[in-house]
Amino acid sequence: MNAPAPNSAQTSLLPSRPLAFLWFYVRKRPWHFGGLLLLICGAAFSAVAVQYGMKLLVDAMAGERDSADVWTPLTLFLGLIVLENLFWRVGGWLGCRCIVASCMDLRVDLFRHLTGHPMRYFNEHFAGSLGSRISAVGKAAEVVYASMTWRIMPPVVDFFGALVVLLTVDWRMALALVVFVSLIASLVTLFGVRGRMRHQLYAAQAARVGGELVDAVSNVWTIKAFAARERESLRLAREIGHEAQAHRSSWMYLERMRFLHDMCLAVMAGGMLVWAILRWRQGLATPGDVVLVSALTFRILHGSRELALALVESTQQLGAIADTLRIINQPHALDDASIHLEHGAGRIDFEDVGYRYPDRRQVFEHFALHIPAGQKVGIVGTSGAGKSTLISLLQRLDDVQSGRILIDGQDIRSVSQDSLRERIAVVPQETALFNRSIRENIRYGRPQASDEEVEVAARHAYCDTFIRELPQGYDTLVGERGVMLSGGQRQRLGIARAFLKDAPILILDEATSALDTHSELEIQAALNDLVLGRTVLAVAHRLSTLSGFDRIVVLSHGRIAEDGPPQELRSRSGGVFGGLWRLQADSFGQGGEPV
Ligand SMILES: Nc1ncnc2c1ncn2[C@@H]1O[C@H](COP(=O)(O)OP(=O)(O)OP(=O)(O)O)[C@@H](O)[C@H]1O
Repeated sequence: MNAPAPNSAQTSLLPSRPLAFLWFYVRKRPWHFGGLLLLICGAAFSAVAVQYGMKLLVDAMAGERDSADVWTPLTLFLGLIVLENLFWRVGGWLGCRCIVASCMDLRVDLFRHLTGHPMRYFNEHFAGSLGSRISAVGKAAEVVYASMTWRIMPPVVDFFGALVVLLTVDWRMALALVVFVSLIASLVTLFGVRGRMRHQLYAAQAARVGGELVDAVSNVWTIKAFAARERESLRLAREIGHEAQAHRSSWMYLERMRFLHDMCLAVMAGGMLVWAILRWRQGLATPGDVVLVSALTFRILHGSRELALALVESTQQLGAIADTLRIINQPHALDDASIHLEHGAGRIDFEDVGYRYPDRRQVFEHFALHIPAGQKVGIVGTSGAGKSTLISLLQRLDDVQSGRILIDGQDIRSVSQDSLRERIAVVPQETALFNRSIRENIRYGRPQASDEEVEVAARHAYCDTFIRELPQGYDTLVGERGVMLSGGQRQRLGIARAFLKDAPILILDEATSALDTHSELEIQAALNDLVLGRTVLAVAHRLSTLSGFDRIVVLSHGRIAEDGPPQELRSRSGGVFGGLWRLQADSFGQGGEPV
């Protein structure tokens, strides 16, 4: 009964090439970026005109001392300086607004895209470093936008402005400038393209070191427990050593380019100055022309160095952006439909399901399980039987490769992932908490819930008392991943979240394991309330927690070995569940009930 699965990979919405990616955000603010372009062009043209103003002033001063009008060129000169600065400042204000906003947007978009990947993506990648990669893209994008605006655009506009001005002095000088700048531009481009791999390698290695650091710091307990500080430092030193090598290679490449450019600048600017002076000696140029030619040539050739450096730096940053886009901006492996899961009572059907993890053996093959709405099912089985996989497939953390999973008759692949997960509450073995207040953590179950509803849920989950004893009560911060609370307290907050979410389907994934008896009793009482009126799938190793359930499903190697009410399975002679039950009861010395 295999329905055609909408399993094709979803195409990425963000452009995958770095320049196209940055352009995407420019197009989101066309007026801002358009205005910025105009202001920068205005400023650069004014800067060239300032040089022309200087020529007029020098020529006026070179004339007859008594009759020369120096005030008009001086006013023009000063006026142009004021205008240029005005353009730069307004450009700075506008650039600040649109560049910062674009870097904010692109990080949020990358985060949104990242969180749309299935869980297996996070297992396969250095999950800890993905967040810092997004921050790094924000910084790199800012460098590229700012370089384009203040270091690449102005010299280009300067060049065309200078060309026009030089044409008024001597067309051959203008031609010489074109030849010089083309030569330098070709050299820079050649260098830029050839150096790209070095910059990309450096970016990848820097991200790798970031990932290693995150991994090591988050495992600091293990490092201490195994007296491994020295080992870990050596390992990090090795990784940082590779990064330093890549960094040096990228940096030295830049230095070589700087040197080459300096040589070109000295020869070309010097040559132009000598040429202008020779023309002045022949009476073909005024002193003002000499000042103009030398000032413009130095400005353009010097600007071309800034341009060259900015281009190389931008190439480096584009390399870093490309590296992150390659990892994060992959198409989502799971389709997301726009249709919402219709509200129903919570019936679950696994139909002929086949599933395997990549490069691993088959976990489920032709697996079928039908759970009527409101039924409470305990899932039992040895380690590796497929219990966790079964519940992650129900939440669609990954897609089945054959067959289908239905909730209230709807294939979970045909509805939006959010609408599916809104209908399922999960209490996992270890409740993950954000380093936010207790109130916010509970409210995660239903963001629109009022403070009162949060507190009612907390009372149902037996956590209101301990919360009120904390220094800031419901406003107490819980520390990273909730480290400032005990395991049992975290678990009760997880249950409070599930109460608040009030979903028709409840998954309990070993929710009472790893707890002391007192905590377990309280949590069991909370769970007994929570399961009322819901369809429940509970994975449990402590079988006593399932004694009040309607049905037990025993999994073995991805197949159902036993299926029936707990009492019936307990009394079945030679049965797996009965055997496990007796084993647990004996190991706790109670004879009858395992605890
Ligand atoms: N992320 C993964 N990548 C590859 N294989 C996996 C992954 N998670 C689980 N497996 C494999 O799938 C099989 C079923 O694992 P699963 O975690 O579902 O078993 P389980 O019954 O929940 O075990 P346990 O009681 O120990 O948690 C095992 O063979 C396991 O090695």
